[in-house]
Amino acid sequence: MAPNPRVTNAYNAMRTLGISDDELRPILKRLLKEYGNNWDIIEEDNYEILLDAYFQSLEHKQEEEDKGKAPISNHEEERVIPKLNSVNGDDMVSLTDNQVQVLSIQDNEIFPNTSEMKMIKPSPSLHLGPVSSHLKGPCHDLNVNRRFKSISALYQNKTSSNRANLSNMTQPAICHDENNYVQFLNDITKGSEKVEISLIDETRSEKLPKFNYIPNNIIYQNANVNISLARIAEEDCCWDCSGNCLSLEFPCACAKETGGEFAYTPQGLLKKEFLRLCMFMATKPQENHFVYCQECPLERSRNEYMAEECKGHLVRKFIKECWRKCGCDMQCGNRVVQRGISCKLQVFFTWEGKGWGVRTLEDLPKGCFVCEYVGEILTNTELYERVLQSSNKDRHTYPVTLDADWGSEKVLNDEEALCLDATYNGNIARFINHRCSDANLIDIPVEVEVPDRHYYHIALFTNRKVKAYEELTWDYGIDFDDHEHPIKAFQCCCGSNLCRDKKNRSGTGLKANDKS
Ligand SMILES: C[S@@+](CC[C@H](N)C(=O)[O-])C[C@H]1O[C@@H](n2cnc3c(N)ncnc32)[C@H](O)[C@@H]1O
Repeated sequence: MAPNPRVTNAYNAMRTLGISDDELRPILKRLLKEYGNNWDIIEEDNYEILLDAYFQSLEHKQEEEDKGKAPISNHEEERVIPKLNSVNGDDMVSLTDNQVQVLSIQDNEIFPNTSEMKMIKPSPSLHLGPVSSHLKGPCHDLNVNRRFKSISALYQNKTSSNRANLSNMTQPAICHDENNYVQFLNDITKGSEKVEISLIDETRSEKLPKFNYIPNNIIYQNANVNISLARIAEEDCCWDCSGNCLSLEFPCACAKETGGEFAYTPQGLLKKEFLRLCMFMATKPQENHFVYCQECPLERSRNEYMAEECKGHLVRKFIKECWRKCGCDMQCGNRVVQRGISCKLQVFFTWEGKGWGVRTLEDLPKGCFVCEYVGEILTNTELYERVLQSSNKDRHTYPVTLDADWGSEKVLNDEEALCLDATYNGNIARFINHRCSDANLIDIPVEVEVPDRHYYHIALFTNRKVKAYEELTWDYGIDFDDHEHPIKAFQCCCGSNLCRDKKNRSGTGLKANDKS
């Protein structure tokens, strides 16, 4: 008889949290009996009842032992308790290898509310996941149980707004041996964002990424970003508005850029039509969606003396948010990107050879703002020099060229031809991996402080519904056939049927969806 898929799903979900089948079986049996085989109750809130019963059994066992009674030797009462070693990361903004040191646990340590880095080392006898046999951990400390529970809570993300179904989780179960550590950071942003962003490495032993977390773009040196109120004309802002511009009968001046309608819905999502247009322009750019510079700054930065002809720049749809000269308040519905990240995100180490990646810990609707691509603002010449000087050892984040309006200028000075590089200084977006053509995020330029198109923000929005625990990806727009590009393209392992990297195309029988 085929196994009941609901049983399989429950086992899979618990394995991902490191709970073995043997531990789970008696608990699940008991609950099914208690609830008259009502699976809906057991599956509710990501198996909350099941998890609670599991942790209760651990605590019960602890109490029994504390009382000096012999442990009850049935399967339900025996347990697996991970032995934890904490690692102190004093300066979490800069994450470097030499900050990693393994310390012993203090009983009064509180795990989830600190910004520390934790290394979770399973006990030598601990095996997590499907290969697990039934084993007793040597450490029966309740604090340890609580910490383990915290990790599970993080995975499970038990909030009323999150009804993520763990049965949809696709990542492999956690499996460790004696020398294997699960690295865990509570908050890579070190409190600089409204939300905490955790980092977890369920694979073996990746070193922590070396970078400095910055929540907003920062000028590296020569970039000319001219932020001044005087440059914003009165007719380009809504100085006479108040409260929320989205509740006005007629959209204010700030909707001019998007054709007289705001780009956002009252729920803070991108309007379907606007998103559809952006996606269309990104995936099927027609010839008339390109502009060509007379003297292209990008080509000039590559070869100052014999610059090649401009290859063309995509004309993009912009969002213009209300800005500081406007009379509305910060909660105005036309201020989404500038309010910052509000989704629950996590950095994790991917299993497919892409390095670190980002996943959402909650279901995200279509058109939802995820994060901005934040980095150092460099001139293209500075970037070019930086790339030439950098060693190949660094896993370079892919720099973003801010070239929205180059073609409309006669000659753009070097200090106005800008790009963003998040390799050394960046935010969560620096961990988002590339996926050819069918990525779940789209990048949209957003004007926030300045009316010109040399400097603007790059905001990443979902282009479809995204399930909790799905990896977030965006299409960097790499031309894998451009061997002249100053940044050598990586070998793409995006896994998409539409992968444009020729090396991965053979055998699939599918043609890459060429962007040009
Ligand atoms: C913006 S970073 C993304 C974060 C990166 N994975 C890390 O570990 O820091 C871009 C780099 O990630 C890797 N990467 C991103 N997408 C990839 C893909 N589809 N296939 C292979 N490597 C990828 C490449 O090394 C690339 O230079």
